[in-house]
Amino acid sequence: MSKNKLKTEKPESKKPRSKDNPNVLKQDKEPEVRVKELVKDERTHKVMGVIFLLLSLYCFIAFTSYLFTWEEDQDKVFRYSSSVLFMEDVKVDNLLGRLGAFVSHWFFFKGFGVASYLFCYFFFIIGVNFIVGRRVFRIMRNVKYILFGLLFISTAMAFLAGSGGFAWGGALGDAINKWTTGFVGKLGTALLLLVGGLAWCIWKFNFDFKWPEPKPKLVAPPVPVPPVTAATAATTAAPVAASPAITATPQDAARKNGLRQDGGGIVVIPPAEEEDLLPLELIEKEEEEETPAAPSLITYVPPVVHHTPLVMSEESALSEEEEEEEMETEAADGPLLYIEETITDTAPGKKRPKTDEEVAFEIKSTFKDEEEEAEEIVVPNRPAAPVDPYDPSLDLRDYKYPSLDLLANHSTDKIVQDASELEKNKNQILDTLKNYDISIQKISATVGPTVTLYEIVPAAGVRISRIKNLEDDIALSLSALGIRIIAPIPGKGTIGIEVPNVKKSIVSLKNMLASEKFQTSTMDLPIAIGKKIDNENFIADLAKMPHLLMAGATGQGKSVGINTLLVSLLYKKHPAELKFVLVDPKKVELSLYKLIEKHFLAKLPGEEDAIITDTKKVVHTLNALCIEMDLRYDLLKEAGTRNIKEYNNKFVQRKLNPQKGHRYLPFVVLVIDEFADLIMTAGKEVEMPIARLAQLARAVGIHLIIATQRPSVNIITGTIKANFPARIAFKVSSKIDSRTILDIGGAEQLIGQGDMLVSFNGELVRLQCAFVDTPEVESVAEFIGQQRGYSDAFLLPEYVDDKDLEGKEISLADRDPLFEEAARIIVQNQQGSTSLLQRRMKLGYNRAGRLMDQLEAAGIVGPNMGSKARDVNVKTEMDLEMILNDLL
Ligand SMILES: Nc1ncnc2c1ncn2[C@@H]1O[C@H](COP(=O)(O)OP(=O)(O)OP(=O)(O)O)[C@@H](O)[C@H]1O
Repeated sequence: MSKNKLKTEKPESKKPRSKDNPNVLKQDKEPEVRVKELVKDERTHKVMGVIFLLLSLYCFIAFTSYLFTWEEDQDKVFRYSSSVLFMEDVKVDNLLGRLGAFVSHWFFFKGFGVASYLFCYFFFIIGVNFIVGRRVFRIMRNVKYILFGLLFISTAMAFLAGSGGFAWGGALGDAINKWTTGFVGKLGTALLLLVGGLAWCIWKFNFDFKWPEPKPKLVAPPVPVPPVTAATAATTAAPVAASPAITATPQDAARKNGLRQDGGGIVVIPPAEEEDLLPLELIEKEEEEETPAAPSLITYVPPVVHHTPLVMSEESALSEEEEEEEMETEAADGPLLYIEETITDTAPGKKRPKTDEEVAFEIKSTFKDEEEEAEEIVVPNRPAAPVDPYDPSLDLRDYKYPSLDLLANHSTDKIVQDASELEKNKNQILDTLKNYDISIQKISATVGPTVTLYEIVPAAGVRISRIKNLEDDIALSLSALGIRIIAPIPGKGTIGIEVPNVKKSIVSLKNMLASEKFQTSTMDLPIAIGKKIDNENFIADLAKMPHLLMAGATGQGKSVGINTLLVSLLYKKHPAELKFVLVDPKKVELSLYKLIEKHFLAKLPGEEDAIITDTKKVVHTLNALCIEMDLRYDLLKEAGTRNIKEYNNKFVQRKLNPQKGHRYLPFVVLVIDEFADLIMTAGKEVEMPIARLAQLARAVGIHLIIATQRPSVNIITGTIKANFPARIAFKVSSKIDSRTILDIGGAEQLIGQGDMLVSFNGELVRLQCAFVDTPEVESVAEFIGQQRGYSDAFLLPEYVDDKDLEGKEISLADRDPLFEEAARIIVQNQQGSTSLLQRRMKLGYNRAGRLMDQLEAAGIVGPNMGSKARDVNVKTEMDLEMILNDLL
């Protein structure tokens, strides 16, 4: 009692307290969540499976026992009806007792007779599906068969057994039988049953009613044959002529079926029934299934450049999983690093394999060389201590990557397969083709998120161009927009007809980012773009693309596409490794990323806003990026490396001296949301730097993503196009626009809402773009933004417009604010070089040149000597200070 009291009191006593407690809502919600979880729980499914299997077994035993005991038990069940279940003194013979007798009586006598066994089957398949955890049996299809079976078997049994005695057909069978016998007579009922039975068998087994005769299929290749000319016919027939069984060529078959001459191509017209029965092969692919071996277009893993010797890689295998820590471990042992230098230095000239002793000797000697060099450049007494590798993420060591919880699931991401829709479309396609005397061998369907691809293998001799020309007719017959015909599908030898699904599914970015392919990708700049028709995730490396051009009419998904790319990168990259330059003439599309300014954005020095919306500033920023590119090339040249990856590897291994202007180079991704607008307002001023960047910036880690609404030739000029091998087209308004962006039509037939064509390396793939909503982007940006960032955005080099400098005399009274700093650098290094100023002070060429002229006017450096550095007239810093004081 007291216990009970306590229990009832507890919630009551909590209630008033929880009223003003905000947690009360959570408490209310909790049970609901648990129920949901319980329903979803795998174990619940297994328990359900066991219950259904037992139910199936129970019915089976009860029914079978009923076959032998019905006479004895029927009486009692009749007499007591359902109360028999509770009358302990009533003895029944059914193996499963009173319940068994009662249930069997209901199913057999009052229901369906022997057809009741179908219920055992039904419970069985449900049980198996639950236990195995996937659709081993298709429920809906089986339900249809079972319903048909209940009607057919009960009627047939009632008809065959007649009335009286055992209830072979049950009450249902008897009733139907009675009605049909009255309506069409006994013979009519027999015929109806025969037709019903045969129809079901034909539907199920699709018998081949053809007369046995030598089949042309024996020679006809399984895939379409090119248009048969007299010459090819002769060559195919010749080698097989000896065997009578396989002499039937496609032409023979055609003759038998009725030969038609059609503009040179020979068309086989099979009997109409045969074509109608052509089965639709459904190609299903598990969504989660990863197909690393399948050569997707641009989803490849770049070779990892290891500049550390083999010995090191063993060590790195033991290291942490995180990339930066891996790098740390790889380079952890300073002296060993020199082994690689030895091998690379000596390898080219020497063909003879070296013995261990030789290698050992060389290692030693090189070690010494490097040591001497290092002493000159960086730290004295270095060789003894192992070098700590540089960790670029050190400044923001505690940076946390955003978690997937910040993103939402927009749908179950399960593709809806509607069997009747598939069948209907198949029939429409076949009918349309038949109307034009085009026959086909096989048809299969692959259901994607937005479209279904019907792949057809045409009969031998059908010209592909004829099917291609029927695009509009097929679209008309399917009364659907956005039909695209791919004839032939490259590398497959089939013809593809893409038909939009009635129910389209959204591809959530969350699921794409959670996929193993993305999680384990070792790409430099992995971007999750979308899903292919076969549900394979399309993840590409922006660094390999190396620039991306996007076009699409307004409202077709460009901005979502850009967000998808940016968010993918934010999920994979540390702020030290990546910077965005965001250009947003529309002012609102990219403003969300303002929050991550101090982590991921780059801007011009002195600018307030990192997201550039003003055209004038865009020109400056693009030119500043060009300067950054030139500076990076200088750095790469000095380091003797060919690309950013090699350079950064060397820098991390502390082989490059930061005193000489070397620094860790983050990737820079320039995103322009509306390019057409920029070209309209700034024209060549924008086009020239973009073209320069597109041509050269790849190796130094600067990549461009440019989107435009209007893909006309005056906006996407030849120069720009030539340097953007990767292009994405959302739905555009005309075929001409599609050609401008993709060099081929097709994008005008897309269905919008993220339906896209990606062209890369000359191949074209249709994708459904991954969807990420604005609130999701906001929460990711907020998550990053609230963490500790750098003191400012990444600063691009300063750019001074030529026009601003023009006409200005070199006057020391109007010195550049950086004059003194520049003078000190020149005197400290005793090198009168403009590029030294550029690198050390991150200046554009013009400003550095102007500074050098002012230094010359002040007598600090000598006159310009062409390609050689100027002489430095001031030898010590003391002298310099005196000059500078005089100038004040
Ligand atoms: N991948 C996608 N999946 C589902 N729906 C999408 C997808 N992409 C876009 N949409 C839908 O289309 C709408 C318009 O998309 P979005 O704003 O990206 O178009 P846009 O091409 O940038 O248009 P505009 O040029 O006018 O800015 C979105 O609000 C969304 O409802």
